[in-house]
Amino acid sequence: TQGPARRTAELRQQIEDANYRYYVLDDPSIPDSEYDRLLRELQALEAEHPELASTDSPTQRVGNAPSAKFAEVRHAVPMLSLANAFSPEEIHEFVARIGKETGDFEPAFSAEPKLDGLAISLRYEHGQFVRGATRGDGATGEDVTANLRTVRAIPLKLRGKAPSVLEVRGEVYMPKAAFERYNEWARKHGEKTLANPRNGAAGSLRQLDPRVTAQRPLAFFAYSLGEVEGVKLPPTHSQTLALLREFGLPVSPQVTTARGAGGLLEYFEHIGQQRDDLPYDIDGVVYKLDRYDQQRAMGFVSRAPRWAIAHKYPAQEEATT
Ligand SMILES: Cc1ccc2cc(C(N)=O)cc(O)c2n1
Repeated sequence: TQGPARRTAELRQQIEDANYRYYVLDDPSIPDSEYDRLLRELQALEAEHPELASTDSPTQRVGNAPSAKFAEVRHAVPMLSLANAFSPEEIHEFVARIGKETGDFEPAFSAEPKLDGLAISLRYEHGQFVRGATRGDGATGEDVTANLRTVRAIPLKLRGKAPSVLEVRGEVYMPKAAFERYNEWARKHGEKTLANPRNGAAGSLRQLDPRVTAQRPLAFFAYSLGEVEGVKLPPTHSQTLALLREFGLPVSPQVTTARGAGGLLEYFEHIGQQRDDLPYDIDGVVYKLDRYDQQRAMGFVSRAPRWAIAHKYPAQEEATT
């Protein structure tokens, strides 16, 4: 048999690879039962050999010190809001404005579903997850690091050659099936049920005790960057999303590129048809001009970028649970 140090390193690698396969590649390598067995073996080994435990071990996701309140976090790069569009005409206007200012009348966009969850910012330093915060007012949010550590879709350390600083913005959400299962459990145990998945995600991240958050089935998709140091960014947003996947961050599998107003409206229809079958709630789709040089040419109005827009679906009547 091999020494405990080698065995813990091996178990950590297997567990992190299983998380990457499950959350990023959407292609699980081992069944949950095997995953749980590996985690239990690692927990036992670390209990026997405390000198081997480390904060980025998969066993260290659930802290046990509830905080009295959340510290404030100032976002070095403001978290942006999105202007909304509700009609095809507004999308034609959006693309026409871009054509006028960039000279590109069939520009390439990155398109993705707009998840109905909670916007958060993750900070990684030399590949280690060091801080997570809510969006707040876009300039200042709440430090919810301990709660975000319990979200298995959020890697505690990045894969491959990590930049010295990488801030990632994304949406924490509660998958529909997990929302139903949670309410089933809550009804059976006389706990309060959640009104909808968005409230489920927001409420779970606002828990002062991370052990409560750890019991909530949350997931995460990355969608943009904050502060970045020590990595050469590719020229387009879609290539940046591919880079985030390589770092081990989940990105929606529905993300694609589309050209011109026609391509955007086709995507809107395509996702609109799938909406009820998606495993998470969405309230629209988001289009972003793909090339960073064209984004810079367009700039911002107040805090909303002029190079992006959220195209919303009509509100769905809430199914009475
Ligand atoms: C810039 C920005 C701001 C909010 C966003 C929100 C979502 C979302 N809720 O999925 C996706 C995005 O790409 C976003 N992008």
